[in-house]
Amino acid sequence: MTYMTEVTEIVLAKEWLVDALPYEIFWADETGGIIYGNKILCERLQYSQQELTKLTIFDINTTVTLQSWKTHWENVKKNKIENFKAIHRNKSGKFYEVEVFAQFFSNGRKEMICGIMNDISSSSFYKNLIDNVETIAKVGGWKLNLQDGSILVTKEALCIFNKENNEDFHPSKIVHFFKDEELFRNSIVKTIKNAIPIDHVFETKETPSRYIRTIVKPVLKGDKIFKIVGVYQDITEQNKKEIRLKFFKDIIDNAQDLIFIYNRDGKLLEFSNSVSDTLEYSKKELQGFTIFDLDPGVTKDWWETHFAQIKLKGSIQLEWLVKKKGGTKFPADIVANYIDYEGQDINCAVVRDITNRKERDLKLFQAMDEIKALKDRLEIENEYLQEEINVNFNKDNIISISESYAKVLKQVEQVAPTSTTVLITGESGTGKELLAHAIHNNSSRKDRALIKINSATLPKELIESELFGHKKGAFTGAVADKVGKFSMADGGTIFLDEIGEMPIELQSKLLRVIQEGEFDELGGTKTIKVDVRIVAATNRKLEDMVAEGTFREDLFYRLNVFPIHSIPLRERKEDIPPLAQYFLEKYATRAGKPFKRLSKQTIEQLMDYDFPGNNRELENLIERAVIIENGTTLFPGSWIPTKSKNSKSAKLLTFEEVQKEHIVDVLKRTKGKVSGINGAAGILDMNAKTLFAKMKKLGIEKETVFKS
Ligand SMILES: Nc1ncnc2c1ncn2[C@@H]1O[C@H](COP(=O)(O)OP(=O)(O)OP(=O)(O)O)[C@@H](O)[C@H]1O
Repeated sequence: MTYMTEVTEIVLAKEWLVDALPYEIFWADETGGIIYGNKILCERLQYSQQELTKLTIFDINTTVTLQSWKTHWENVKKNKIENFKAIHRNKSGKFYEVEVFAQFFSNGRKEMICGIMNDISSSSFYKNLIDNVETIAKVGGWKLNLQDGSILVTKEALCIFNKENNEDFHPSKIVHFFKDEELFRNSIVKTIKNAIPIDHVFETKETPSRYIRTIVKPVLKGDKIFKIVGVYQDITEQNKKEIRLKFFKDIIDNAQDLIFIYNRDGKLLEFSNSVSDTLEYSKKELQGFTIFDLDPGVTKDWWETHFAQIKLKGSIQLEWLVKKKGGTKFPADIVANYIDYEGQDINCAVVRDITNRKERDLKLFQAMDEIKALKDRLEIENEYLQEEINVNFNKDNIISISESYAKVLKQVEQVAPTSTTVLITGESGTGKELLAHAIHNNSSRKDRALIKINSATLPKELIESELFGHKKGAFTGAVADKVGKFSMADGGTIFLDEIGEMPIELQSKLLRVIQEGEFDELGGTKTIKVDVRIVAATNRKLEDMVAEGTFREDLFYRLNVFPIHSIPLRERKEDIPPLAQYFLEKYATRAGKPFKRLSKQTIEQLMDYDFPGNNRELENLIERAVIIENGTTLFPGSWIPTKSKNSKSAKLLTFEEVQKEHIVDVLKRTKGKVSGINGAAGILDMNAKTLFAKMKKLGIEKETVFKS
């Protein structure tokens, strides 16, 4: 090989070497002109070698000025080598980052700078990317070499703990950041000694504290741990969210209500603990369940409509019978809420067991019915007592000075404190009811009601229901429950006025109450027990009725345990003046008139009268007189009855006696004239002959008539 060939070979070999190196290489002179660029540089800059040698450094690095190049030249010349980063621009105008090693060359004739460039844009891109990702994720990495104790730490890792030096990042120093130092220390020791990795969230000591997820792994060579790598991640935000989520999940789980989360297809996505507890399914069974598995009563169509409704309205409420695994059902209130969760239709159903409420409602309704029945009863009693109050009875209102009547009052006094049944007999108006009140008022029952029932004034068919009460619908017209008088009188006294008028069919029932103290309500199902004292009254002769078969004998004896006979007024005429005075004062006060006394004539005339209507008749007379008359003394007037007119009516007359009396009356008016004009026969609308015959038959003699 010749010298020249050898030289050429060396040059070629050098060129080949320059091109073969994985770096961009160029030579530039003092003016910045590019003398040579290798193949990689040409490719990177997208110029041919020819084009490149026509360019200057200013074309490929636009930040370089004449002045800066000059300074740079001097520096490289002085230092022989310089290392820096620069930005190059290729033919298409795209920039990229390079790391440049600039070296000064001189062969005595020519001075040059050789630049060797390493394209670092891609490596710095990944580094940047990692840095950014670390910052975004708040994750920092570190590596501890167990051999020499050196530690490598990423920027973000330093940031998380607010440190600047890697040395401060050693686990032995970082440990002081955490609340649970001991756990951290122990965990690290276990990783180093036993290769046990850590993945734990540690809370920092700061206020407010942060949560740092700490992952540490051993790096092994064979079975030797030579370094540990770790990651710290600030998960305070997530943790807060998780804690909040857990908090809500805990609330849901511990809710008494059953909470179901369904998707549109009816799939059960989530459920509270109460669902499995109440419905008696295991949690495992419920996974993958649909609404249709849970409740076969729900059809696809129903579910679709239901879902459409909640979507429209936001939420709807419904009552439902919820089925348990075993098949039993319970009533529930359901509030189904629509939720749009990340574009998915969700039905969040809150189900509340209302069994207790339903039972309570039922009890409440029953209680309300009872209260209503009691209220009705009280109203009836009240109404009744109000009427009674208006009557204003009092034993002191019994006016009498007669000795015979004193015996009657004595009997009242004797029997009153007992619970003995009393039968008061006597003509109408003699004061039987007054005596009944006196008996009640002088008994231990006086604080309870005295209930009166008059069989004579009630239609026969109503007496039973009045006495014993009835249930709604017991008979036509029984539109509501009615409390009977016996129930009202419980603990008190019942006054059975006109007992002789009691229908025979009812007498046995009455006997039962008297004997057993119990009776059956009409249409009712239960027997009612009462404690009632019975006072009966009658103006009829019950013995005769027993004989006739219209009054039960056993009832008669039951009632007649303690008979009291109320004496007619005509048999105790001495009572007329005090009674008349009493009534005068009573009605004068009521009418606002100044009557103080009765005149002597008035008293005489009243005493002369028989009072077939007894005390009541006297009372009515005086009441009328007070209305008609004026003054302070009541004189006789048109109101006063005459003996002739009324005296005979004291006793009941036979038909013949009435006829006789009437004929005599008429004859008196015609002054004994029987026939002809203004004669008695004409007035009586009879034939004169017939009248004469009648008079004869009745024993009416004209002389007798005129004598009286
Ligand atoms: N001794 C008396 N003192 C005052 N008032 C009397 C007396 N007796 C009766 N009266 C009055 O006479 C009226 C009739 O009395 P009461 O109603 O008690 O009679 P009775 O015998 O029960 O009548 P009946 O059989 O028609 O029911 C009542 O207004 C009552 O106040």
